[in-house]
Amino acid sequence: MIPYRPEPLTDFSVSQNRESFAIALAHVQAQVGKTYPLIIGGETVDTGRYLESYNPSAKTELIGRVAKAGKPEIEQALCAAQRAFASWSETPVVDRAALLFKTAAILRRRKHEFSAWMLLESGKSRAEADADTAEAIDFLEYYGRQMLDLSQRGDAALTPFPGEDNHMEYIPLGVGAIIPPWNFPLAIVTGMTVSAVVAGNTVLLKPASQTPIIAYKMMEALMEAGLPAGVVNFVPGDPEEIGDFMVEHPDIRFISFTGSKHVGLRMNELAAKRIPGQRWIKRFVAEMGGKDAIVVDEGFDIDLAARIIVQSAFGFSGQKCSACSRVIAHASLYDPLIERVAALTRELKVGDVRDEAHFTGPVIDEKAFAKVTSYIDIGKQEGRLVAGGEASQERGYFVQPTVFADVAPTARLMQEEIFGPVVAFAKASSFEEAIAMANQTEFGLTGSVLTRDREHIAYARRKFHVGNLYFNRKCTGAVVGVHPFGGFQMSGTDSKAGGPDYLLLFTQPKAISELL
Ligand SMILES: NC(=O)c1ccc[n+]([C@@H]2O[C@H](COP(=O)([O-])OP(=O)(O)OC[C@H]3O[C@@H](n4cnc5c(N)ncnc54)[C@H](O)[C@@H]3O)[C@@H](O)[C@H]2O)c1
Ligand SMILES: N[C@@H](CCC=O)C(=O)O
Repeated sequence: MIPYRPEPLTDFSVSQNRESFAIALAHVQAQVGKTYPLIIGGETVDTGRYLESYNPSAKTELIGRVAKAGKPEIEQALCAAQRAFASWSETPVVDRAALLFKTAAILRRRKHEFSAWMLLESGKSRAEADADTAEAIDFLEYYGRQMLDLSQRGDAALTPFPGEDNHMEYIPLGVGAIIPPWNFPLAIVTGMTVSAVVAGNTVLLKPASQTPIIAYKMMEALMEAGLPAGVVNFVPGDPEEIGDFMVEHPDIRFISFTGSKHVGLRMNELAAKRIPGQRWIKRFVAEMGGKDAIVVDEGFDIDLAARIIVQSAFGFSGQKCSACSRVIAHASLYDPLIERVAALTRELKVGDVRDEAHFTGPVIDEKAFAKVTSYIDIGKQEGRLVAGGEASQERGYFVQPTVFADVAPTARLMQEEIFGPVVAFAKASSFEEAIAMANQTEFGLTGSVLTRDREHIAYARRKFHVGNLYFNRKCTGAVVGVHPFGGFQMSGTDSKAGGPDYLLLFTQPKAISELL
């Protein structure tokens, strides 16, 4: 077994790579508009009711339709998952890990094809989609190896005791619900699904309604790699119709959720309630929103800081839980920094991501467009607009990257997750004040500190309360196995996706002792 190494990203400055991508995009473009079934117990199911998925860059272009699961299909899927659990939970760990390695090989071979689906269905640029596919491959390679390690870890940790043969095994939990967001439509869907599955669980996967086709493509890859029937049951549907039903169901043993604070908190409450017939306390794993800050210290290079901010705030139109939505800058460089960020922001080209010139694509849908533009209106009251501010949904859901200055740390723009290309600036008179302002949020996901002062680095390491703290780099782009990812406070349940403890969340340790 070769050690885990993150998948390299594609260099799109190489013309051959651009050509290969163009071929994949043409291939995918020729397949849009198809209808996809549910997959329950390895069988396809067409319910005759469909979710439609449209291209956010060109809102009338249908990417595909997926069958909608209702409560009867959720019941069927639960039965299929329970049946499959009996054998999958006892399948040797090496075989479970092999399923992940084979799936990784399939994704790697068809990398540009998966990325092209994301470009069309989620509005990711080539580079963002490529990073998403690479991360999906990383999750498969990493969790496969992590499970092999975990299967040895229990015994190795025990203290030998004379006259006894002692073991500790990490056994699976049961049937889980996997509820991912749309913004990493391949990486997060894959990571959340296979982490639970490699640990021996079986699952119901309800993909986000905005990106069900790419989730179906992942299912195809898993099936091609030999996924046994019933181990992953693909049940897209309307969250209002089946969401509570899945979460409250007494046969669900755990819920793995990634999404907004609002939905996560509600789910947490529902999951905590014991339902008649339920024989366990449900495990709830949640990765939620962020209100991530970059702190810029006195004396830091202004141009470099501005580039880091623009990349962190506007990559994928700011639709990352890790995106920078607050900048807290030292008073000594506050004005020139804003000027430089505004200038770089105005250079960004916004439009349909099929055109390589467009760094910034659309926001995901009409609801997101309405939300982001309403925050731009709020920003005009709470701060000074210095770049962007315009938006159009004539063809796709396009919002100009937008910068506000002079926003109070307690303002809505500084407190609420916008999840779009909007960044707000506040001024601090000292480094300590800047860190205090950065912590002035209910979230605690990512944060960056740009400073050359070693004492300030040490101070921020102690005081800046975020799950992912970065120095002198952007606050997005965690790499699986390198930067285990997940936040504190209202950003989730303190779990770390792509980290060495993550699989423990989907297992229960069993201690076994035999008197010799
Ligand atoms: N911390 C992280 O690692 C991380 C990663 C990606 C995204 N996010 C967060 O996700 C959010 C964006 O994603 P989103 O818009 O898809 O979030 P969302 O909360 O609207 O939806 C997330 C998932 O929950 C489902 N859902 C919604 N209501 C439900 C209900 N009542 N019952 C069951 N399921 C329900 C959705 O269909 C989707 O599958 C942002 O807040 C972002 O910060 C966090
Ligand atoms: N892991 C990603 C963010 C995932 C949430 O949207 C990053 O580090 O940028």
